[in-house]
Amino acid sequence: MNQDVRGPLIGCIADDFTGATDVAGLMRRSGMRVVQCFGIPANASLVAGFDAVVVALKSRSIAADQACHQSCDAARWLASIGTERFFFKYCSTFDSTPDGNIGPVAEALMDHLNVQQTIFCPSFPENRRTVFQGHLFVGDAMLNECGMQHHPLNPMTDANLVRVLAAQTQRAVGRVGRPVAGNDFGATLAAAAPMVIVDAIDNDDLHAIAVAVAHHRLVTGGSAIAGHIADVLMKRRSSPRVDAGTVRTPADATIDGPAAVLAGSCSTATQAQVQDFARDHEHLTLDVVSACDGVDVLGAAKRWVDAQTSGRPVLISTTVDQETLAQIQQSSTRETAAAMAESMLAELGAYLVDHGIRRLVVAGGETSGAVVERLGIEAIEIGDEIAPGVPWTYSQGTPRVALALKSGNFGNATFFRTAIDGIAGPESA
Ligand SMILES: Nc1ncnc2c1ncn2[C@@H]1O[C@H](COP(=O)(O)OP(=O)(O)O)[C@@H](O)[C@H]1O
Ligand SMILES: O=C(O)[C@@H](O)C(=O)COP(=O)(O)O
Repeated sequence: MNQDVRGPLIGCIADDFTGATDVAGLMRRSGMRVVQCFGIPANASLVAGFDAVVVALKSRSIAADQACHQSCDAARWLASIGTERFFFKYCSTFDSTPDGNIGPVAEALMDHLNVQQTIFCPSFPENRRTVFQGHLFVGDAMLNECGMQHHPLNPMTDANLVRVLAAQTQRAVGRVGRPVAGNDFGATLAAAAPMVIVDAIDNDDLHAIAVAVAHHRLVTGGSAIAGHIADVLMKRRSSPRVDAGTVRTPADATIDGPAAVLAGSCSTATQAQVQDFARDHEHLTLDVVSACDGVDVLGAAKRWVDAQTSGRPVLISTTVDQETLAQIQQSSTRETAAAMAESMLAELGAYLVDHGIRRLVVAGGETSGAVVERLGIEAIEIGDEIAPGVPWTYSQGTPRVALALKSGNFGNATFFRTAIDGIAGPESA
């Protein structure tokens, strides 16, 4: 059956919430209308008429068997709404533990979708993530020397992706070099191992790879390759959709109103953004260790929110530098401290929305997951990008809020200002 007539052109399964908005934003550049659901929505009509449907999971740091189970459930649901091409989105810094979950989930999806081979393409040149000779670079640093070796949940200590993936999987892992003009990249791929790390250092590489794999039933990677595949699919699209009653126009509704920023990421970029915004905005740092020791940090934070009467955007963060993070993780366990930070920020997100905040910028993937779940938002429509990989999004249903869910390491130092100015006007200093 004609793909245009039935379901979406592509269905994505993303392993965290900001990664999902990243891939959704990149696909929207192609002109696709994109919706993102948090988990499988109870109400499938929320996704009717969209070109791309992204199911955001929180499966990056959970047990591998659960991640596989949730991802296959998402694939089953996407198939039930007519999806024929699937994309598994993980982090452009290949965030995983020695046990997974990138490898196990990819294998589970290959089995589920009856696919013999798939590529792994995390490269995102616009955000300075490139893969060369199977090694992942962030800017000019190897993955294990770029700060990611200190990540609170998924420290990345090896830049050799063939080795990282092979440690997580049963199937053979291979590698192919960058596409070379005049060579048949599809044929090179077809001769490679079942799981193939693909070199890509610029958008031309990604375009050539996308042309070769756009028709594949399953592709895995970062958002950039998905954006290129979306381009190819839109250009190849043969006929307009016929379900005219449900066809969507690109998101043009913006939501205005008071804004706030919640930062739970400890990534280098977020540290700079917190510092920048705190220069001329009210800023509260939550003490995670005291909260773990039973102090009512949350109650005090709510009182702080109540005392803010200027109407200007405020910033609440748990963001700390690497040294402090290491100390915190010694005094409490890694998981306990992370869960405490996430739950306090999620609770405060709900408190802020209850008290009139309508635009919320959230920094950090796990943090965004906790906030969105606490707000009870089922789906968001993707709007304009603020920075590469970070679009404004608009909740469907209640509460009606604009959300910018930012991956920890995305955006320059003034990102929080840009995000808020982008909708509200002259907030920046
Ligand atoms: N002060 C802190 N102490 C310990 N853990 C923290 C602290 N602040 C944040 N965290 C945890 O660090 C993790 C950051 O992950 P995430 O929100 O995904 O950010 P990123 O996008 O940078 O990976 C979260 O689980 C968060 O709760
Ligand atoms: O691919 C990326 O870099 C992002 O989309 C992403 O997944 C980053 O992870 P978080 O920083 O944990 O949001």
